[in-house]
Amino acid sequence: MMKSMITVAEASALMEAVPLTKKIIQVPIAQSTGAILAEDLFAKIDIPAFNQSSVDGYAIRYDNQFSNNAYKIVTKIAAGNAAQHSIQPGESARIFTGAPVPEGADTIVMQEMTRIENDALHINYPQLQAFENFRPAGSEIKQGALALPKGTRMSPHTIGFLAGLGYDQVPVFASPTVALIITGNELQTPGQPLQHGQVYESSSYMLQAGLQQMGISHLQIFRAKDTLEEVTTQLNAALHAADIVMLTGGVSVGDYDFVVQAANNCGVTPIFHKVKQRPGKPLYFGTKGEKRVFGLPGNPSSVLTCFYIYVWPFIRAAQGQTTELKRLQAPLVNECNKKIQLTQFLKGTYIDGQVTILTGQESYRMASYAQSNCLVHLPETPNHYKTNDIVELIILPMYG
Ligand SMILES: Nc1nc2c(c(=O)[nH]1)N[C@H]1C(S)=C(S)[C@@H](COP(=O)(O)OP(=O)(O)OC[C@H]3O[C@@H](n4cnc5c(N)ncnc54)[C@H](O)[C@@H]3O)O[C@H]1N2
Ligand code: MOO
Repeated sequence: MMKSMITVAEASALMEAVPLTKKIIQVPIAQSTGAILAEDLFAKIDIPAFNQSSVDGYAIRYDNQFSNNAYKIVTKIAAGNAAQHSIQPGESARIFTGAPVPEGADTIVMQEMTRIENDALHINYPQLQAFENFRPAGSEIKQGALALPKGTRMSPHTIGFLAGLGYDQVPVFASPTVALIITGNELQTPGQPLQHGQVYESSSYMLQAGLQQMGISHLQIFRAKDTLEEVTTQLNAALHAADIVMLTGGVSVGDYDFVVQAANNCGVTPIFHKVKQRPGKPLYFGTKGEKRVFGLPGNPSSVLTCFYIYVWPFIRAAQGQTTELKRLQAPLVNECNKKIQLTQFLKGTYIDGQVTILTGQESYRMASYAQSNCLVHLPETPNHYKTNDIVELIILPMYG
């Protein structure tokens, strides 16, 4: 049965109880940044794959050092040289950085420490140690060893490591597909002239940007006027198109709010409608088979806060991450008299270890959101918060 006026914790738990099934896909390694490895990955080869010189110089056998201070130079080996070379005692090979060390050699002397006389190599470096400038095969990682465990977040450095092991693709948890339905008769596209009574449609841009921060750049956007027929038609189409459908607006109790009814028409099972919170009290959540439907209350601040608090962790879980946005405790700079019996998420700024609650908290206001870097999370119970009282903050993704 659909629940109503539940707590934030209950709403989060009801969503967590119906996670999306995690899917594993192979992606080209260069496009894997931010994704989570879905399997343990093992070294396909030794790194280095051969004994390698780390400098430009001469390869010798250390045992022979100075016993014969005029080494015959028998060959020249550049990086990428495929031929197998070897040297005998008393011989040396001209060698370059990254090149394979010849059989019989174990030490490379930098060319700055040498001189050539009568075509022979002389070493001016009594401190030379055995194995100097010599990178043994497999010294970084041996073939078959664990390179990176399942759960690793892909980044430029993990990509560099795995590409060096020969991986061109990696198995990662797929991001869910997402569709948006923007509802509202009053909405006008930014860039177009605004008639009396119209507002610029901002939520689709905001949500696209938020999803992009989660690595989701492709989403389908549907638009619906405030009629039951249109919202139902668009919701049916969106449910076919994506794993997650987010609707904005039309989720409250007015004569033109059709989201809950349209969801029923489309066979969506309602899980809850209305949460004891501000902003975002009319939040709706439902399921249809493997699909999940979020009805985000239309005021732009409510849309964005519900996205961060509910949709963000839900998508992160499907992507193989359990991370909510980062939370921490900090002292308040300003007082706050919280009178309402609702959880509040207030736009704030967290600077130098202290948090300020910004003015302009109503859910139609975006100017304060535009200045904020965190949300201050005040629990349901009314309270008079004084300066220096410790409160919980939720750091917004750009700043986390
Ligand atoms: N009688 C009651 N009225 C309202 C209640 C209530 O409990 N009882 N709750 C209020 C709360 S809280 C919210 S939040 C809103 C949510 O209403 P809806 O989800 O039905 O949203 P709309 O009415 O469609 O829009 C609200 C507001 O936001 C503007 N909007 C909508 N979409 C966009 C968009 N894409 N870009 C920019 N602005 C948008 C819209 O023009 C409205 O001004 O209900 C309260 N009412
Ligand atoms: O959820 Mo409403 O956001 O408080 O205006």
